[in-house]
Amino acid sequence: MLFQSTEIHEAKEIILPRHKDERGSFGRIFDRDMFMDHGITCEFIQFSISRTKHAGTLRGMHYQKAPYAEDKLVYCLRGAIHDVICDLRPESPTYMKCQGFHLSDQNNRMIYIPAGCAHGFQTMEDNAEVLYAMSNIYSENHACGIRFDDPILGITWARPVSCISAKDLNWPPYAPASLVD
Ligand SMILES: Cc1cn([C@H]2C[C@H](O)[C@@H](COP(=O)(O)OP(=O)(O)O[C@H]3O[C@@H](C)C(=O)[C@@H](O)[C@H]3O)O2)c(=O)[nH]c1=O
Repeated sequence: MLFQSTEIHEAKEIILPRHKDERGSFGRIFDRDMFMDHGITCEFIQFSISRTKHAGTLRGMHYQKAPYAEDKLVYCLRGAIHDVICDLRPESPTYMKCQGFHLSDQNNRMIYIPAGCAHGFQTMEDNAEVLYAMSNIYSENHACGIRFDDPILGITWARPVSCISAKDLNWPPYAPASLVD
């Protein structure tokens, strides 16, 4: 497992090993001790899968407010996605910075997203499947979001958005911490 730093403080792009033979392959996607050695000390308590029918669909940008803020691992099991994280931690040296990653069922990459960052993705192929691990329980009342095209984030998406939930279209404009207080 190779843990690479990203442009977002404490977020990691993790390159997963894959042992190949004539049958196919085997590869570890989580190793508690190696994660701890690289500063990922949270306990992952929920695992979820999303399946998305069509390429161009966008989910995000999502995060949960305290006390339900969650660390996440994101791994593309099938197809390909353009994955994006945005740092919403006012105390972070990379506050308000966003970064995109290409994740696919071929490139053996997983993203670690620290609590306090927003996350979203756009599918690049039909029938994409995404596996998550979360360090906190889902709390509908603490689930928050930012519009994928909020100008304050300035995210460049890979293609036009073909499908998005009403919830994701209705997130209010994001107010940075400096404007809220
Ligand atoms: C996220 C989540 C949703 N749900 C339910 C709520 C709802 O009825 C249904 C679909 O929820 P959503 O519309 O929020 O699903 P979705 O838009 O796919 O939400 C996901 O988006 C990506 C970008 C993330 O980062 C994830 O953490 C998660 O927020 O599933 C859970 O029961 N547990 C969960 O952890």
